[in-house]
Amino acid sequence: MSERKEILNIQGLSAGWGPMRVIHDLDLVVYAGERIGIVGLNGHGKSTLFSAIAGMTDWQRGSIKLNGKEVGGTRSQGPGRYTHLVVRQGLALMPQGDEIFTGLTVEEHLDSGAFTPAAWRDRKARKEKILEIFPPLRKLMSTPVGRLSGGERRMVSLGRGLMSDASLLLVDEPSLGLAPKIGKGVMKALMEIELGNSAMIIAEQNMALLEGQVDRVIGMHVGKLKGEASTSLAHEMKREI
Ligand SMILES: Nc1ncnc2c1ncn2[C@@H]1O[C@H](COP(=O)(O)OP(=O)(O)OP(=O)(O)O)[C@@H](O)[C@H]1O
Repeated sequence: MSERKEILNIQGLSAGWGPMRVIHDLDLVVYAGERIGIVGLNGHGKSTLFSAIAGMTDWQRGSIKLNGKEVGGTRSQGPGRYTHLVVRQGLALMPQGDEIFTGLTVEEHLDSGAFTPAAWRDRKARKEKILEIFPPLRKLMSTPVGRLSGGERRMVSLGRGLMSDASLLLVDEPSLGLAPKIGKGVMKALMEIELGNSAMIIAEQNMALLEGQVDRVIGMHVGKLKGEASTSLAHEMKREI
């Protein structure tokens, strides 16, 4: 049997903002083809973990290997200084909320995500794939994103992340602020994406949205990963509580 390819390997990661330590000595390994949920309450460090992987925290120490290359190490030289290198190594971060440019149309937005030469050459086919994942965007391609509903904006924001040829997709609370039905629809679309040789980590506060959908659910509590379960086991555990 061939070995599973390691996309992300984090060992002994601590990271934080200013003097505050948010992530505490955290280990995590993610393999190609895996879809992982990180569940934790507000303020327990899910977004900070994503920022640390992207090299955007104020400081960090420990090892973060992305596709076998060290992108972590001790960093105190300023957040974002190495982020372009992490992105080049295969990261796409889809941040919490809608970090979008209200003046651009939906199509311009999607194009902006195809920033590598390979993704740009392939952008037509990539856009078609995204329209299959998020069909409501098809008739909105020429509409400025400032005019879209919250759910549509979220689709644009996630779609832009999917336009790059990233191998690690970090999706931060994709359902946040959306009506429950719309949030569930967005989540369903994320579950249906063919990962191939890439991997996806979804941070969520709402366990119910991940249950039975992802390969593993990991709990996050005060900056540490606590317990790990296949989603069926997580379901059993929840029933017993
Ligand atoms: N950019 C930042 N600058 C300074 N402090 C931050 C920043 N981002 C997060 N924090 C702080 O780090 C701690 C962990 O927050 P974080 O956003 O990582 O948690 P979370 O689990 O993602 O919660 P949420 O669901 O609210 O995003 C909090 O005390 C928060 O105030």
